Amino acid sequence: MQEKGTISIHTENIFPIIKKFLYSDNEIFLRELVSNAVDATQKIKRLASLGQYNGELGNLQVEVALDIDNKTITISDNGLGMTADEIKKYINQIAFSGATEFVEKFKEAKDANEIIGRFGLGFYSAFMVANIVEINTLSYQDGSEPAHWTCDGSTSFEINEGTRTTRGTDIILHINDESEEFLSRPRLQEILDKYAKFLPVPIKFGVTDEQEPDGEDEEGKPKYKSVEVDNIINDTNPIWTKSPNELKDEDYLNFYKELYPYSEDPLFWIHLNVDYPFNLTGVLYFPKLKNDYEFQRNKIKLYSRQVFITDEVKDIVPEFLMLLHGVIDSPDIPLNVSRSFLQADSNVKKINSYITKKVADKLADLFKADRKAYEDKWSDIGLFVKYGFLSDDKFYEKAKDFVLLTNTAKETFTLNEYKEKVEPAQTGNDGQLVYIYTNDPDKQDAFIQSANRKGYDVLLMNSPIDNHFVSHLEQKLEKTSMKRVDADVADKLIKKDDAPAHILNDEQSASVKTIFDSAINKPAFKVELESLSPEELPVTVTMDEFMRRMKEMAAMGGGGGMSFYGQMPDNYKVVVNANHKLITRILGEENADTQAQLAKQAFDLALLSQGLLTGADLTEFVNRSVNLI
Ligand SMILES: Nc1ncnc2c1ncn2[C@@H]1O[C@H](COP(=O)(O)OP(=O)(O)OP(=O)(O)O)[C@@H](O)[C@H]1O
Repeated sequence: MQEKGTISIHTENIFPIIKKFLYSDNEIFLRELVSNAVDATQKIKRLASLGQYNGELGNLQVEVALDIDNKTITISDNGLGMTADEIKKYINQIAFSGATEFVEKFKEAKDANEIIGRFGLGFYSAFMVANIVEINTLSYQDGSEPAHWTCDGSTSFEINEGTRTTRGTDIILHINDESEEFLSRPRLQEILDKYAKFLPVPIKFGVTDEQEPDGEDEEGKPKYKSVEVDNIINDTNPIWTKSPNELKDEDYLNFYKELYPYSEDPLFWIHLNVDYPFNLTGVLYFPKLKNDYEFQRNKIKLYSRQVFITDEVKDIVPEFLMLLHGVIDSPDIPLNVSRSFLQADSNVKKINSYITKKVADKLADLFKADRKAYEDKWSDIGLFVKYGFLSDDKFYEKAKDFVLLTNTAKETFTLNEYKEKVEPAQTGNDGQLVYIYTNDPDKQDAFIQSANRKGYDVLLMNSPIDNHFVSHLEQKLEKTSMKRVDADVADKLIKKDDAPAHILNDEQSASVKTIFDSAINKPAFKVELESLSPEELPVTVTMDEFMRRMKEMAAMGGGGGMSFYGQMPDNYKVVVNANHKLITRILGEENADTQAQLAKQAFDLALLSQGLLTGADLTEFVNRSVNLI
């Protein structure tokens, strides 16, 4: 048997093209060839189980061998092998269905994955790193002859009689000069660890030493000898392929450690397992969050039938769960197509909502089963829950029962519980329920204390996501508005009819306003007299809730009309408490200078309590205070 021929594709020199386009991630040649070997092994197993193959299966494993002297890498299997005809059919006619398409489309392809999977070029990725590729194979079929194929990367090949005496295939790569980096054990080990660590058939890569008991020494202590054993680089049965009831917590934790060796234990995990309408297995872990969120993204690894594909799972996993860790394995995700295609794929959409639902159900279970434990984890999971609550309506529907609000006394409530708690005291005479919150309890302490004195509760909304969370709550909750505690003086946060009587007459009020206006003398600060309780501060500086939020949105880059708010100067209201005795004293003061000094002092104290007094104003305040004492 000897035959020469031309690989049937519609362009002369396809390999230079493949090489050029695929160069950047050429390490995937090993993934492709090892996966082919695994497929061939699983096929012979299946044939045997179907009774279509009656020979010995033998020790089914794939071997990767490195020969540095001869500059070869060989991938061997004892799978089903190929006849010469099959080589012609499967190898020579490159992706016979897709060849024309390939030639037309290769220009658009952006990375190797895209080309290889789309056009069934797995085998040909070998030419990214080899200048000559040989196949030595013997088919399982009765009476088959061994076949040998070589190709030098041009479009011509040669088939002749092979030398293999046992069923299976060797793929021998003669590594080219530019790819000598792959003639290194550590490098190959690294690639195998990345792509082949959980393949379902044992992958042998060289040998390793193991200690074996070897009788006892003279003192009766056990002796060990070192023996050479196959270095099997993979775990053929990773936990996601098992059923959850076979597994203990320890198994999940060990697997987590295996994936992320230096991480703290995860908070909990979700075992995914579905086979209709799409096939998906996996384990997702909720990590303990560190502050560096960016660093923790892209921690979910995507597999297809236990072959590692990528750790970019955007689109498959909902955005708000991108901080989760773990593994997803699905043969139903189109792995090698462009991003826009992935977003439109109906399986991907279904998988996305399945994951959302599973996560929501798991959180609901945890909440119901052990509220205390759930609350303890809230500082870590709160971010996920709030993010999902904001970004995904389906998740919101479930999460509204287990999203927690925390107040300044560190008590936690569900949305319903909180409503019940504050409804009596915090409903205005307009029927609006007002939730009061702080985003900085230290800075806003004076306001919080005033609100508490009025019997109002103050929510803690001081995590980075809370800004959005607050506006979302307001949209979702009926007849409820959210006000930051410093949006107004406590007496005015909620519309009530219980304003204390005003003790100043019109003329006195006008002169108080004039004194403060000229003492402050800043256009951004508008003085208003209010009749507050005498225990409230004489002067309070507030910024309107609406205005503040608009400015915050503009600062975060909200487009359109937002930039208008961004350009507005900061506008503060200076509330002078007409009922405070200091104001009476200022009015009674004869010396205009002292009046101005006292007014300025009271105003500065208000600024100071909110951290708004800085620079020259602060220095002036300190100097004035020294003079006053
Ligand atoms: N080690 C092997 N043993 C038996 N048959 C093989 C082996 N390697 C390749 N083949 C045959 O050659 C065909 C082409 O392989 P190739 O890797 O190019 O594409 P594929 O595996 O079908 O698709 P993919 O692009 O997803 O890898 C395979 O479908 C298989 O029939």
